[in-house]
Amino acid sequence: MYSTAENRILARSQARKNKKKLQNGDLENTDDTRPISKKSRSDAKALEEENGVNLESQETSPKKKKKKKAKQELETNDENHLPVEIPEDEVLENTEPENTETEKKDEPAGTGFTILEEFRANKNNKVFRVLPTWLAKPSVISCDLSKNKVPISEISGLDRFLIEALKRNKIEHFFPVQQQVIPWLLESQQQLFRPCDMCVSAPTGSGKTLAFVLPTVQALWRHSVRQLRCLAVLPVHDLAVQVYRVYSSFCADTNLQVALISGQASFYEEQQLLVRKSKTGQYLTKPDIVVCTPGRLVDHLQRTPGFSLKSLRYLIIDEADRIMEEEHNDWLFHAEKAIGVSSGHLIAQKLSVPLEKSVQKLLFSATLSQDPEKLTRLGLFQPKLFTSVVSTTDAADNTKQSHHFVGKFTTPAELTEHYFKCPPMLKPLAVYCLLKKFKYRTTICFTNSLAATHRLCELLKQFGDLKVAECSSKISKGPRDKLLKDFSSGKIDLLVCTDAVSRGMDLGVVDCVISYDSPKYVKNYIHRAGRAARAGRPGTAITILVDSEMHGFHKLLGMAEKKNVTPLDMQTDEFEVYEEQFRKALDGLKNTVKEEIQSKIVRNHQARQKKGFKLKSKKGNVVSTKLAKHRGKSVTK
Ligand SMILES: Nc1ncnc2c1ncn2[C@@H]1O[C@H](COP(=O)(O)OP(=O)(O)OP(=O)(O)O)[C@@H](O)[C@H]1O
Repeated sequence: MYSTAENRILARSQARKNKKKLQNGDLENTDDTRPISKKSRSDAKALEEENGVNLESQETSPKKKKKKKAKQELETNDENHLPVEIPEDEVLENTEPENTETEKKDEPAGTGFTILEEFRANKNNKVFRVLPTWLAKPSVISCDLSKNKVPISEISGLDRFLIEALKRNKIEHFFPVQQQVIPWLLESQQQLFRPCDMCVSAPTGSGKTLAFVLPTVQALWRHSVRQLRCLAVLPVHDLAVQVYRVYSSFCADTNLQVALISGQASFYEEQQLLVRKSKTGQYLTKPDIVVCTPGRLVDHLQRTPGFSLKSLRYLIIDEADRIMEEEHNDWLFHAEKAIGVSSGHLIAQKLSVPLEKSVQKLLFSATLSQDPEKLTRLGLFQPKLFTSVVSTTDAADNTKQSHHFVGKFTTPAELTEHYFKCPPMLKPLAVYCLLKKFKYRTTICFTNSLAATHRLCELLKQFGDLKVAECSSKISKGPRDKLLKDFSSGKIDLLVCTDAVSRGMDLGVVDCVISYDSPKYVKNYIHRAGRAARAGRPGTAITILVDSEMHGFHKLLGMAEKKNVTPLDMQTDEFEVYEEQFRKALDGLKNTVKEEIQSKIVRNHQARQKKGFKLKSKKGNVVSTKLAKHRGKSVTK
């Protein structure tokens, strides 16, 4: 057996011999009957199979007949002294460079074999996903809020009361997303047929909330009937509260009613907000607009009599990608069932029948999923996409490349982004040094866990000159609301938190966002960083990285196609001045942790005692918890 390389050499030398013979005018020897050693025959055959090139003639096959004909033509060509090109190297060794022109010209007519078909190595072309047209060709929104503002008077179609409300809220200009989305929505309300659904992907803090609040309030106000016509769904309570406040503010001069159902109030209280009974015993809807979390919505759809979505006109899904990632009791299925999408709407969709009651879905996010499958699940009707790009060049590219979704992960143009490499032991000191060096007044510091949040907060408190607080899902709704309010009003310098408050929260002026632990996903990074540089104000995002995190972080940035994250101008030598303070703070933390462990032990002990007390038998025998554990429930008999 010969190796492939040897086969090639043998075949090549055979070809060369043939060439020489041809040059000597020995065309006859190029015939199939020419003496070829047994070995080279078998080698050539192997090569033939390998390359798909026929080196020997087989008279019986139709291929051979064709080849014979070609050979006859070859001979005729030779007789007529026509040059015949036989790029043998190309045929035998496809990895070699192509023959030069001169070589081809010098080649004599005829060789011992006929080329049936030129062999070309197929390059494996990269396969791109073909995006649906609406995703591939979006309307582009600028990320630069400070340069692209237009006075509110320039957007026509908004009612007087809304202009007044804007002025009351000190809003004089519209941001790019508002300039595009508000007129589009206002216009879609005028249409006779079912309006198209809308997806908006614009940077954090770019004013997406107002972009849907203003047109929906105007539409509901113009056709005033007390029915639930607008439903805004948000992933968590904190965000629902935020949107509820914006709706309430812009409905203040109207008779429109807004309700919040996010689990803050008791279920019964929320039911009272949603429905009332008429004198005839019929259920009547109380609010025109409901702001809710998905889980609570499903609860009310299932357990609140008279709560109906039959009159709904707008279904707003804010932070849409997050809502779609989490199933939330299959909320969309329940909502669509309550709306009654399955029958009437599909017919309307097919026949384009004017349908007053059709529901327009409006999706908003800073990191909207470009996964068509996920978006298909929403059953969007002829959707229109508005997305942001960093530069106009990106926008131009986007029109050319239909596989490339440019607006996926953009950050505000006013955001300055850095990373800082630091040994793990010095990370807390790095946070302190950052605040001191750059004199940030309001800072949010994100960690990856509840434990890290608590420890870091306690340690930084020990420095003594910072107003530090921690915020996580461990803190209940009431105190958390107060905490966030205090931070927004500047009563707290540094808020150490988990990703529970990374998305959508508008916490006033935030100078800097520090990622104490490297974010796990690119979306986390975008949302964390987006707590700063909101509404066109400047802000900074700094990610602290230990050596082992560097690669992962840069990979993350690569996924977001972010090239503007630079190393921070700070050295670990600068920490020296704070070393003594740091040592004391660490000692202080040790004591705090000891105290916490002690109090936890006491609490657990008390809880166990309480439990033991409850395990009193019917006969009045008190059984110790330890004993109870051993015996299980049967101890009480
Ligand atoms: N035209 C405007 N002029 C001035 N401030 C504005 C304007 N529009 C919105 N804002 C303010 O900008 C801030 C951010 O707005 P909003 O919360 O709607 O951003 P967002 O795009 O939803 O951000 P995120 O994606 O993080 O949720 C809010 O404080 C809001 O009051």
